[in-house]
Amino acid sequence: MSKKVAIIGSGNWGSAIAKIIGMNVAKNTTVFDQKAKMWVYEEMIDGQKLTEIINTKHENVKYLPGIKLPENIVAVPELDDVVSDADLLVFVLPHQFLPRLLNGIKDKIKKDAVAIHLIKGVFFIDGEMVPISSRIKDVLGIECCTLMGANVANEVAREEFCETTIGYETQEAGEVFFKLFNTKFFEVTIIQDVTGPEICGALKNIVAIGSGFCDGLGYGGNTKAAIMRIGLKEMRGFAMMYSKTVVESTFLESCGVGDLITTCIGGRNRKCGAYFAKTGKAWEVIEKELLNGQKIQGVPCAKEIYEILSTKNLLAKFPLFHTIHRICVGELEPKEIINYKSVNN
Ligand SMILES: NC(=O)C1=CN([C@@H]2O[C@H](COP(=O)(O)OP(=O)(O)OC[C@H]3O[C@@H](n4cnc5c(N)ncnc54)[C@H](O)[C@@H]3O)[C@@H](O)[C@H]2O)C=CC1
Ligand SMILES: O=C(CO)COP(=O)(O)O
Repeated sequence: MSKKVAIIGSGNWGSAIAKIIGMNVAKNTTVFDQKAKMWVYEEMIDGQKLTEIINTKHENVKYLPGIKLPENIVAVPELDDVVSDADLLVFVLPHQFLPRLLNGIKDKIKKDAVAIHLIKGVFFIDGEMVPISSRIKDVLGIECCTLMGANVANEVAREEFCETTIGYETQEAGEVFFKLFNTKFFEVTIIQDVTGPEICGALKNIVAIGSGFCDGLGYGGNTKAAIMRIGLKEMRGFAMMYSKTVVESTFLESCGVGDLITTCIGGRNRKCGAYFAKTGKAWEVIEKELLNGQKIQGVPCAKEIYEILSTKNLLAKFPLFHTIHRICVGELEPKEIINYKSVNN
């Protein structure tokens, strides 16, 4: 029986990954149902429903303009219709919208469904960090893998060569998701580590904000390289501290150093960090002015990580994360990023 795929999210990355899924399910109808539904948080664009535009123009004119989506990707505004018969659930939406959505579908999904999430963030619940996969497993009671990597959506959508990492719990799930996502230009590596990739994917957004500060202040490559290196060290330290299942090699995969590099060179967090350093504008204003409805994930993640570390009295072990958060909330000037070792003492 071919597997039905549900894509839960249709933003910049959601739409780009939908393109890959549409291409792959059409080529592999023995494994997958050749139509994939994509849940769209409905909105009006110039008086027309976004779902209608996507289903007629086959383009997400707001979140991925200029990219044709395969015609077997069907935009659906009703979430229950998307998930109720799905065998594979692909979660790809800004992390702040996930909790409410999960509660809404927990009694609507197939109990033998398997999930994968592409969401770069973490939750801070009852004084503990909760990775996205754990949240999905806890609420839905199903296995959850992750896909994390050096994947700036617009470049992926243009089919520019890149790599990505799928972290799996069971080999079977890893292999199915390899078939769903792997293409010549989107080269998938599967590893048996979910926590490591998803923590890297979340934390690299904090470092990207910091690398944006460097750009906004006109610092050169050496300074930015230092911030990236220290950021990678703190990403590794946090992941290894949080979970014994994280393996060293994870940080050398696309989900680790690869994602950090691409995000600190060409990501949205970097771009917004640079604008913040230059203008000092509020993050909501920056998001509106630069991202046209897309969401900055590094600023809320910096806050969540700060809360986790301060609760556990571990801030001193992660001075760069601490400094970037304090700059984000206006306690420090952006130029203090190079004084991260001393500025919090
Ligand atoms: N854009 C990129 O280049 C990449 C993004 N990611 C990650 O993928 C995840 C999803 O990001 P994107 O698809 O880029 O989203 P996005 O940043 O384009 O956010 C816009 C999306 O949020 C939805 N939205 C707005 N308000 C909502 C609400 N109240 N409830 C539910 N949905 C709402 C919009 O409908 C739209 O689909 C994030 O965690 C991001 O960090 C990962 C790799 C690349
Ligand atoms: O995760 C990404 C690249 O892998 C995209 O990062 P931004 O959200 O900073 O654009």
